[in-house]
This record gives sequence, structure tokens and C-alpha cells, in this order.
Amino acid sequence: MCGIHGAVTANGRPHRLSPVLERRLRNRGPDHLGTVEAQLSPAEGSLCVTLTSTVLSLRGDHLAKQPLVDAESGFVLCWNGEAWKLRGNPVEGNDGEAVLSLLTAAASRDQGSEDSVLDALRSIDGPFAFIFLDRRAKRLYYGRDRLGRRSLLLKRGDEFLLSSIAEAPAEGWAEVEADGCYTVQLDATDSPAELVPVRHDWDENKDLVSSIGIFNASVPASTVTTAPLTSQSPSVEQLRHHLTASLQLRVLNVPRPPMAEMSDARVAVLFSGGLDCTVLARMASDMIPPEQAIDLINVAFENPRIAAQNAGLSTDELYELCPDRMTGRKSFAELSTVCPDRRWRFVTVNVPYDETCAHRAELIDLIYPHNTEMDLSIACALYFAARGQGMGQLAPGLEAAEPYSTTARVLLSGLGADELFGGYVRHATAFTRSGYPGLIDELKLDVGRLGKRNLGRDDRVMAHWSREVRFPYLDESLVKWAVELPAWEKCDFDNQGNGCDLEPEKRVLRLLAESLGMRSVATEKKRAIQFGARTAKMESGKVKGTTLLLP
Ligand SMILES: Nc1ncnc2c1ncn2[C@@H]1O[C@H](COP(=O)(O)OP(=O)(O)OP(=O)(O)O)[C@@H](O)[C@H]1O
Ligand SMILES: NC(=O)CC[C@H](N)C(=O)O
Repeated sequence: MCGIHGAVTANGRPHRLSPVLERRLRNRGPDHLGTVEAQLSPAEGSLCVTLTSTVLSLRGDHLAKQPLVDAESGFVLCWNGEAWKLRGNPVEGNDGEAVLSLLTAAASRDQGSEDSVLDALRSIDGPFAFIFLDRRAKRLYYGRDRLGRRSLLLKRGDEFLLSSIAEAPAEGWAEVEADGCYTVQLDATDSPAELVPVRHDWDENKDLVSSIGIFNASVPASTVTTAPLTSQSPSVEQLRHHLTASLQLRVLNVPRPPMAEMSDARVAVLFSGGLDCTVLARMASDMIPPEQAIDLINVAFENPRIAAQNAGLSTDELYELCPDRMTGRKSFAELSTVCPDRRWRFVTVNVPYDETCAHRAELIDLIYPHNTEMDLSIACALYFAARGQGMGQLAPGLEAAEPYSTTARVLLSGLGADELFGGYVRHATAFTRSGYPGLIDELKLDVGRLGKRNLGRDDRVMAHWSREVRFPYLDESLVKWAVELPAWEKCDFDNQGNGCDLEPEKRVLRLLAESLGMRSVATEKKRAIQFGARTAKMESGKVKGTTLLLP
């Protein structure tokens, strides 16, 4: 992941980062830190733009130092992201450099027309947050991709500030919405407080969900029961196709991490052992060179409330009884059987309560502006999982584990599958209550709010460890296919136990898991991360998920 920061200040005075913010940005991008200052006009009282990037270098054969500057025009790009495709074509080499060329060419056309730059930005497929300065037109562009897979925050006041991460004290920052791309005209005023961001839709078609696809709201005729969703259903093969394409972009051509050997892991899976992440591990194994290890990172927490209920058990026993630890071990064993030639490494991350407490203040800053107990408990699990430090073992069984820190800088997360394919209990409840119309409303809501609810927050806590999390289920092509698919091709609440013995929730993915030889994983029940890893409700008492962390 990279860190980006942009500041528009008055009187030609450049912005200086605070030591805390600089540290947090460096954590996101340990390979390089660069700053570019741009005085917009020599006149006294004019605005100054200070752009800073830190880089975690993951694309191409060299470190692309940022901010990226076009030598001829002086245009500047801060790029935190992975452009997998530009105008539908896969990107070879470094993507940040390719995006700068694309934007520079667009900004140089039609006398710096905003429209051609926006058109170029709309043609990027992949997760990103960016800041782009068109010096000639004195215009700043910024935004997050349509799903909001990368964080970007804004703070307005005497200075106009954009940043991947908030500055402590964190008050005043708001997430930039992933609902479009924003521009600010810098020559309209001498006062940063008066700058007015203008939003431009990612797509003018308002019927699209997350500006990606038209949600298929078809309902089967009420008198007819739909045909069961089985291994023969076309959506199973289509899902395999889309997931393969998505994974190829995300796990191939990952550079060897610094200090790593050829056989060390470049990719790790955030591994609860549940259906979504285990399918990713299984399919990634078919693509990654066989001699390379794949790390499976499984986090479990010491939870004093649960310890008090099980006074006879040791802390180590309690870690092993964590629901995700048990599922993780089971799925590790299944992966080892199905792909015996792969070097799988199961990495157990056990987090003592003291350590959770010691990191609490930092975590509260990192997740800001999210600020509920539930945000904290989810983020806490992701934070320690992404740190990737624990005990590693190369074969199932408890004996051969030794201290280990993952070498991988790329982490895979299974997030998104529940929203796309109907994996939550809510979906079953909606179907029971109001049939397909109720289920469809629920699914549509979930896909539309994915980025807003989770992704900015999750990016901020996981990038902290100089790693980049990638979401194969949130590939634009896969999401488009999934939202355009009829609901009964994703899950099958109409035919429970009739023609297929797998659970109805996200059955299409269960069928795919089964076809990949993962019968046990195909039957796993959904368990939210904060309960699976036991970060929720650490103290007995009445703290609710919705309780605010900061008054
Ligand atoms: N205990 C854990 N240890 C490590 N990573 C985890 C853990 N729990 C969840 N994750 C990661 O976070 C992702 C999203 O978590 P979420 O709670 O939404 O689970 P999920 O959607 O049911 O996925 P899965 O079926 O993979 O558990 C998971 O797909 C996995 O990559
Ligand atoms: N990880 C990042 O966001 C860095 C930007 C770019 N993808 C690179 O690898 O150089």
C-alpha cells in the first residue's frame, strides 16, 4: 500500500507533516518518501500545493518514486493503488507511471479539458485513491475507486488537506466518498477555506449499483419454485472463470519481497478457514509457482470474558478453541490434502489481552473517522492478522510450529463474497419474511454500501504493516457479473435440502469449493470475524457494538 497526502495552503507557504502523520504514512509505504511543492503563481498571497507520497513498491521491475512528476508539463500524481487495466487493457510494468501518462495525455488535450481527464480516470480498473495536480489548468483532482477499496480522507479549514490516514488528534477528518471523482479549481480564491470541491459521477447512469452494473432484480413467477442451484448450474463455471481472472491479476507477477528467498511467500491469505478465503487459497495455489510458499494467517485473541467462563483452561488452550482457529486448522488440513505439493504455511497469530490494550489508542486513531466499538473489534482482528507475526508450521498438527513473520507483502481477503452471493443470516431472514423481493432488496443494499461501511477503515489498519490487502471478490468484472446475475443463481433459499445438500447461503461458491475438492469447506457456516477471532465483547458488561469510542 502507499500513503498519499496533499495540502493546499495560503501565502505560498508549504505544508509540513507532523512527525506522527509522517510515521503513519511511512508505515504504509516503507520503500520511499517524496514531496513536491507547487507554487501556483509567484504572486504574494497565492496558494501552495504540497504533495507527499510514500511507496510500497509492488508493480514493475523498479521502484517508481512518488509523487510521480511529468517532466514536460510538471503535472503531479500521488498514486495509492493498483491499476489492473486501463481502457480495458492489462497494465504492463509500473501502473502509477502508466496512470500518470494517461492523465497527462488527457490533460494536454482540448486545452486541459476536465472532461478528458475524468474520462481517463473512469477507464481505470482496480483499487485506488489518488491526487492529481494539473498545474496548467490549476486544478486538483482526487478520489477513490468506485468501491472505495483504498482510504482517502479530507479535512477542510485554513488548510485544505487530503490524506490516506488522519493526523492525530484526528478530529475534523471525513472520508472522501467513493461516489465519484472530485475536482477543485485552485485559482478561484486565495483562501484554502473557500475552495469548493465539485463531484463528478463515476458513471452518469444512476441505475448502476456502485457505478458498476445494473442489479438483476428479477423475481421468479410466484407459483413456480426455481430449479435447484446445483453443480450443473452455469453460474458455478462462470464464477470459476471470473475468480480465476481476478486472482491472476492479484497474485501473479508479485515482486520478490526485500530479504526474501525465491521459495518464500509473496502472497498470504487472511485465513479464517471459512469458505470465502479458503476458495481463494485453493485457486491461488493453481497459479502461483509450486516452489513458492503460500502463508495462511489465522488470528485468535485472548478474551478475558471467555477466559472467565472457562476458568479451567490455559490461555493456549483457549486460543486453540477460538472458532476461527478450529476452522482454520481444519481447512489447512483440507488444503494440504487437496494440494499436497504446495508449501502451505499455517501462521497462528495469538494476541494476548495486554497487547490488544497496548495497541488500542493507535487503532482508534487509525480507524477514524469510524468510531464505534464494532469498528474497533473488526479492525483489531484485521490489524493483528495483517501484522503477520506468530508461529508458522508447514504441516497440519500442533508439533512443528516455530516463530515466524510472513514475508508476503500482498494479503488476500475474502471480503465481499457474503454481500455478492447472499451469505448473511439477514439474507435468509429476508427471504423467509418476504421471499425473493425481500432478498433482492437486502442484496442490493449490501453491494451498494460495501465501500462506505468497511473498506476505507480496513485499508487504514492493514496498510499500517507495510502490506497491501487485495480483494479478489471485489474485482470490477466479477462484481458486474454478480450483480447482473439473478438471485437464484447465487444462493438458493427456495430449495433447501432439495436436489443439493449444501447450505443455501452463497451456494454458488459452495458448489465451486466442492468442485475444487474442498468438500469440508463447502459446508462451513458463516461466522463474523469479531466472533470468530473473539475480539468482540472482551469485557463483561454492557458495551454494545454501536457504542461510540470517542464522545
Ligand atoms: N480469524 C481470522 N484470521 C485471519 N483472517 C481472517 C479471520 N477472520 C476473517 N479473516 C479475513 O477477513 C475476511 C472477511 O471476514 P468476514 O468476517 O467477512 O468473513 P467471511 O466473509 O465469512 O469470510 P470467510 O468465509 O473467508 O471467513 C475473510 O475472508 C478473511 O480473509
Ligand atoms: N502499492 C501502491 O499503492 C504503490 C503504487 C504502485 N502500484 C506501485 O507498485 O508502485
